[in-house]
Amino acid sequence: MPVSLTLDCSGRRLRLDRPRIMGVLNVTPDSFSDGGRFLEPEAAVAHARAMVEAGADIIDVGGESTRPGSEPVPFEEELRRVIPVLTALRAALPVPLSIDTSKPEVMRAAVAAGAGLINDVNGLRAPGALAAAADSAAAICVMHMRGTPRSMQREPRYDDVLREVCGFLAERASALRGLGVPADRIVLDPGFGFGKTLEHNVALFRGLAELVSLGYPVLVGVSRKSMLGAILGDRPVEGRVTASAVAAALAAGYGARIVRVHDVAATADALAVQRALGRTVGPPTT
Ligand SMILES: Nc1nc2ncc(COP(=O)(O)OP(=O)(O)O)nc2c(=O)[nH]1
Repeated sequence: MPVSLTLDCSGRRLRLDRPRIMGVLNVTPDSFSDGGRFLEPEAAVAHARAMVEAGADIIDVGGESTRPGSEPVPFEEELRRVIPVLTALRAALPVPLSIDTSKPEVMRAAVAAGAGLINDVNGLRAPGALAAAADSAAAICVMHMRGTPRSMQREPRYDDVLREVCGFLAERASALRGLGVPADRIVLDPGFGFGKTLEHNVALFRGLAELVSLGYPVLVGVSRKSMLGAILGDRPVEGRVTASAVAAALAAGYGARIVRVHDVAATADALAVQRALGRTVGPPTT
């Protein structure tokens, strides 16, 4: 099935004729790489504006860290963090907004506050999440995670990680389509670092073309993650900017249509070079 040329974000259409940049805006005290920096709405809006000016095509607002070992945040607290920021961003910025949440209550409130994309790292597995996403007009990014953030990195095992992740995502896409969600609202994400060893992450990354072949836009989020630190010989988070930009360009070369990143300017440069010099991936055909 050909990949859709645009993503319908609650009526606002994001063109996918070239790889797009999703800028990460964590309004949390404890995100693994930027926790606490953008908790106040004013700081969050300023950072989002800077990311858009640097080339971000969509801003992903998250109110709950999903780093390995993290504890869930009550939905009331998550709402308190994200709704004021979404409301301010909707008034201030011209780009679609994404809500990074697994809770149906937060999905519904965030879409009402202006989010045009629901980004669920839990693959819509929470009770009510599939219905909440399908009932909205928002685009939906479904991500694969093995287990929960609290325990997912404790010896994750697969018989064939690529086949199992693609199978899960294909089933989720089919479930959404069965509820009447059109293809141009669905994005798939293999979930790098979410219940995967370095070897699993490498196999998934090198196998991205197989996920792309399912026919839905693929989102890749490896920005600043420990897999990059491991490749660089246990490099700390602050030293992973170049690696994150390179990985974004490589993902685009495998056919990813959205890259979720913290360092937007570096990524924009890397994607520009990839477009100019990299192997061209067949353009979307619809
Ligand atoms: N679709 C998608 N969403 C994601 N949300 C959070 C993180 C984790 O990164 P970050 O938000 O920077 O950290 P934390 O979860 O600690 O806030 N990674 C992904 C990802 O790979 N794909």
